[in-house]
Amino acid sequence: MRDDLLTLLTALAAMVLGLWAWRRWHYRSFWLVAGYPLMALTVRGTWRKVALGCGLTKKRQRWWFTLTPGAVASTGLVKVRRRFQRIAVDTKPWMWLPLPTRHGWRVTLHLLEGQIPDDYSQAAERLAHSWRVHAVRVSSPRPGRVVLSATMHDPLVRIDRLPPSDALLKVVVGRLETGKPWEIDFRTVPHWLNAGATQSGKSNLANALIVGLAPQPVALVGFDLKGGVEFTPYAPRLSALATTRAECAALLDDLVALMADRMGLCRTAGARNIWQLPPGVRPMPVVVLIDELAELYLMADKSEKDEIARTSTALLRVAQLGRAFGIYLFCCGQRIGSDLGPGVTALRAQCSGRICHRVNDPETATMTLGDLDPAALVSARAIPAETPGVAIFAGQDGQWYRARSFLVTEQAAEHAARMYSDLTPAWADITSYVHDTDTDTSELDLTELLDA
Ligand SMILES: Nc1ncnc2c1ncn2[C@@H]1O[C@H](COP(=O)(O)OP(=O)(O)OP(=O)(O)O)[C@@H](O)[C@H]1O
Repeated sequence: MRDDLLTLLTALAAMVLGLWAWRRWHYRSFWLVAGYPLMALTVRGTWRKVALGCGLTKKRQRWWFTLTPGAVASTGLVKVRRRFQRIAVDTKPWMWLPLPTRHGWRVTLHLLEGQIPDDYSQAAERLAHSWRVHAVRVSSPRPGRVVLSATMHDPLVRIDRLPPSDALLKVVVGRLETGKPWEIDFRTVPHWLNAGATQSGKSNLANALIVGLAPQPVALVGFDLKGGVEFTPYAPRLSALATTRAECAALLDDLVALMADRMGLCRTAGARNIWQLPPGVRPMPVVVLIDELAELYLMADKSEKDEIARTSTALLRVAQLGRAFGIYLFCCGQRIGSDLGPGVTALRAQCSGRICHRVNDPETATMTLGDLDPAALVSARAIPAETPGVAIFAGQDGQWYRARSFLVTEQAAEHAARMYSDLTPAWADITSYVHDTDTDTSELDLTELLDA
């Protein structure tokens, strides 16, 4: 008898150890074979209770039949007096079978009458706690349906690298929590705001962009309002670098003139943007990286007012018109609040790409993520300091995602800048049309080029 018990205990211990080792060494197969079926049963089995607890049920009149009148029936406490009678019962939304995903599961629900997806977004945290999962995200692929996507653990604690993108002006900078690549594609979303507290991972993201764009036929321009400490090491791959406000103002004037020149070029060729020009004529795209955006707007005394107004207007013009003429902005800053003036608010409206790292104040999160789902703001404020590089990212599709950039050290970015320094176009060459300024000259050059 004792031997049997010992054998049973040993077998149990070996099984637990085996399961632990399986989970530890090959989590994906463990999840699909053992974890997911158990989880699917639990989710289906507990849905009525969970929906009731999270306020997602509706009272509906139903005919109710029971053999034991007086017994407690239905989900609520409904006393049935007769065997067959009409009573109000709590109805749960119809749930399909949960399907496994890379980091958890997802399930489609049919909304009950009067419900909207926002009701589920507001209950997302309660749902996550009820099912003991890391997070539940809500999306609505079509009217009347919501999809709950649950992640068992934070998938961004450790992320694997992905191959770089081959497409022009597109850089894979990290991974989304769905496991998909986090892409910054300037041709789809031309201007970006990248906000975050100190040590949240903003510069790391800028490094990732430098490494991704360095091998591409693109001119890179740096505005480093930290006195040049961030971007000077990347100077070999930068066509121009401004480190003071005065230099920034001059460089912005150049960019506005360049834009006007490209406008003339497109007008002459009957094109709406530089991408409609033939490849031989098309000017090189320019990506402008700005570090510490707030410094451009901070006023120590009234004497700076005019300079700030000039800089702010020029930057806004670049943001408004740059897209068609191949000039793209990537603005980083710790604070992008409305207290910096109306220039920042107007610039923000032009930047449809938003990235919000960990922030200290709710206003920066609100300013950066704007009118996105309130859950995005909650998520941005919940980013822990132990995971630098994690950010809330809003792209072209209007959806928001949690994402984490790949770690790209300053050394890696410096190395890329040196390695591809021969691809750096001289600023004088890029702006050569500007300095000729004569429209006739541009027309002449264009006709010659088109003929060629
Ligand atoms: N994606 C990431 N994965 C791992 N570590 C990261 C990641 N991003 C940043 N870090 C680390 O976090 C630290 C801070 O990063 P970073 O310098 O990019 O922050 P920052 O927001 O630019 O800070 P500051 O405003 O002070 O310059 C660095 O030591 C960096 O190595």
